[in-house]
Amino acid sequence: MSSDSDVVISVRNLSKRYEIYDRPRDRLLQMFARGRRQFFREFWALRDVSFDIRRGETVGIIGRNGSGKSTLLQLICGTLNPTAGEIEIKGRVAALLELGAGFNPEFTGRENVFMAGKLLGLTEEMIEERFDRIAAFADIGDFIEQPVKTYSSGMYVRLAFAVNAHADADILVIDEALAVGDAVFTQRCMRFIRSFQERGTLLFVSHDSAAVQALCKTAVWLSAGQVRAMGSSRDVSESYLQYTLQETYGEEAKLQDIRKQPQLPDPQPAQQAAVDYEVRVEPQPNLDEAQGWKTGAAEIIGVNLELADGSSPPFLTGGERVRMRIEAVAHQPLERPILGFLVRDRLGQDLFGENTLPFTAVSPTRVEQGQRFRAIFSFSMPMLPNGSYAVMASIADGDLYTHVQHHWLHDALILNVSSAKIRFGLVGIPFEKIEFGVTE
Ligand SMILES: Nc1ncnc2c1ncn2[C@@H]1O[C@H](COP(=O)(O)OP(=O)(O)OP(=O)(O)O)[C@@H](O)[C@H]1O
Repeated sequence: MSSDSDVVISVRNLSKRYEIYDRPRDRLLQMFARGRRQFFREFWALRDVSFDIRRGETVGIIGRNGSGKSTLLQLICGTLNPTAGEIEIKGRVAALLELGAGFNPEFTGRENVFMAGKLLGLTEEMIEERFDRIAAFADIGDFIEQPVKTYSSGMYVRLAFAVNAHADADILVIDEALAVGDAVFTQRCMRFIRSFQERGTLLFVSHDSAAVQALCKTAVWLSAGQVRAMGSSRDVSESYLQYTLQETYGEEAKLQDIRKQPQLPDPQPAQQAAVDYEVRVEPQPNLDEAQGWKTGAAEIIGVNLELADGSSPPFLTGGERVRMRIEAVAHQPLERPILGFLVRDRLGQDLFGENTLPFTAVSPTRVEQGQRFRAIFSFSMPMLPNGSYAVMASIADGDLYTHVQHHWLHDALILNVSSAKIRFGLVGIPFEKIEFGVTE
C-alpha cells in the first residue's frame, strides 16, 4: 500500500485469471481432479496492474473491448476476487457496473432500493428518509412498486443510478456503457457526477476518449489486461486514439499510400465548396418535466427556440438566424430581473448561452407582481454534433455582482440533434465556403 495518506485506491500487481472450459463437463471433471489435472484453458484478463488514485481525483479508464476494464472495476468494487495482487480501498464505494448485478429480479423496485441501500452501508432509517428523493431521481413512476424483472434495461439503470447517487459514497465507479437513459436522465446523471466530483473520487470507464477527456483529469489506458499508459487524460486519450487509428489503418498502409502518391495535378483554378452538414435539430419542450428549483418570487413559463421570424419549424439545420425566447411571470415585484439560458451537451459541458445583463445592467426594468415579461436572444444557430442537449433557463433579480436566483431549470428544453457530417469540436460553425487550389 502506498504510504501517501491521500491515496484512496491502491492497486498493486493485480492479476485476474479466468478459467475457460471448452465443454461443460470439463468443469465437473476439474472439481473431481482437485488440482491434479487441468481441464481448462487459462485466460489472463488482467496482468500485473499497479496504480494509485488519490482522494478527489477523477480517473478515466479507457481501452478497447475486452481489454479488462470491467474486470478491473469489479475487482475494485469487490464483486470479483483477484487471482494475485492487492487492492486497498479507503472509503465507501458506490458503483454502477454490469446490468443485472445488485438487484433481485423478483423483488419490487422499492424492496430493491432498501436491499441495495443496505449493501451500500445505509441504515433502514437513512433509506426511509431518502426514499422519495431516490424515487424522484429514478423517475420511473409506478414501476417502483413492480418487480424489477418487469423493467426495461433503461428503468433498471435509472433505479440503480438513483440508489448509488444517494449512498454518500466516497468513491463512485461508473461504466458509461450503461448510460442508457434518455436525454433528461443523462443530464440528471451528469449533474450528479459533476457535483460529486467536487467532493469525491470518481472512476469512469468509457470507450469514448472524448468523454474521458471532458470529465477526467487523469486516465489509465488498459490494453490486453495491462496498463499501457497512465497520465493526463488528454495525453493518454491522444495516444489511445493514435493507436486505434493505426490499428485500423495500419502502419504498412500508411507507408504504401505515400509511396503510391500520384504526381500533383497541373495547376487548377481554386475550387470552392459550401458544406452541407446535414444537421437536424429537433427542439423538444420539457418545461413540465424540467428539474430545478425556485424561490416562488418568479417563474419561467415558456422557453422556445424558434426561427428569427417567430415561427417554429419541426427542425432547424444550424446556420440559420434563430431566437431563444424565455417567457416569465413575477409573483412578487422584481427590481432588476435578469433572464438567461445556457446550452449543455450530454456530458454537462457548457457550450453557449447568454443572459439579459448586457441590456438590464444599462436599463434596469422593474416588473410588478403578476406581470409577465420575456427575453429574446437572437443569434445564428451553431451546428451541433449528434446527441442530446439541455437548455438551462433562469430568472434572477439584481446586478452582475449581487443577484438572487429565483427560478432555475436545468432542462427547460431538450435539443435532439442528428448530424451526419459534423466531425470536429463541441460546436460546429456554418462554414460559408472552403477553397482549395494549387498555387504554383
Ligand atoms: N467470467 C469470465 N470468464 C472468462 N473470460 C472472461 C470472463 N469475464 C471476462 N472475460 C474475458 O476477459 C477479458 C476482459 O473482459 P472485460 O469485460 O474486463 O473487458 P472490457 O475492457 O470491460 O470490455 P468491454 O469494453 O467490451 O466491456 C475479455 O476477453 C473477456 O472475454
